[in-house]
Amino acid sequence: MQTKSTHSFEGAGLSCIRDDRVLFEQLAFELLSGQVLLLEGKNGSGKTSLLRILCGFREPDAGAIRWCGDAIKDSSFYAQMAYVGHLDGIKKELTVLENLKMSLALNSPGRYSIDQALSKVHLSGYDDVLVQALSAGQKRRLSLARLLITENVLWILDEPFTSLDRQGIALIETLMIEHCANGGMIVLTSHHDIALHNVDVLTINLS
Ligand SMILES: Nc1ncnc2c1ncn2[C@@H]1O[C@H](COP(=O)(O)OP(=O)(O)OP(=O)(O)O)[C@@H](O)[C@H]1O
Repeated sequence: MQTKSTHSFEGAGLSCIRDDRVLFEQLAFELLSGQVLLLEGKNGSGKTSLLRILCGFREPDAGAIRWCGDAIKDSSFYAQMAYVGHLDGIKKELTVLENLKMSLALNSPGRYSIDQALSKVHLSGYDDVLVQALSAGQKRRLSLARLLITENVLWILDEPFTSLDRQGIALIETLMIEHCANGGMIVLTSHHDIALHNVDVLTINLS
């Protein structure tokens, strides 16, 4: 597959210990533009812990993470990474539009306008609705709309399909395929099978 930019995201010798319990050790991967890294494993195996380490939110107990060859803290990693975790990261007391405008104010503009992103995630017409009035699936789709309106290369997604119906899952898969085709890369955890046609999906199983 032809990619439009060349970025690399690497982990080497990664270990994580929680309460004297080794969740994983000597873990390594190399992810390039256009690829997806899927983290699998049973409940409690350490998927979220690994994601938080990959985001730079937590230090690994051993090992190193590099963005385009540099340690993430010495690179453009934070400007080019977008994280969507369990808590959607959206403000319940603001409207849909206010939330997206806030994201845009904090980041460089991305591929889509707010209107285009709302249309993509099937939330057109919800601009003035308070987030607290949205369903769980709609909140999740709004959190993913933020990925579309801001500039980023690497999406790090913790269980992105949670609360989504079949149509919502297919929609997010389409957005992920499009992101990879445009030279993006994605790290995600998922308990669902994912269908990402023509995308190179690497897998780490922590079980
Ligand atoms: N802040 C913390 N302090 C101590 N232990 C923790 C902490 N967060 C997680 N753990 C432990 O680390 C282990 C892995 O947790 P983690 O959330 O990474 O697993 P997971 O694979 O994402 O699980 P799930 O599929 O249930 O979401 C668990 O045993 C958990 O109890």
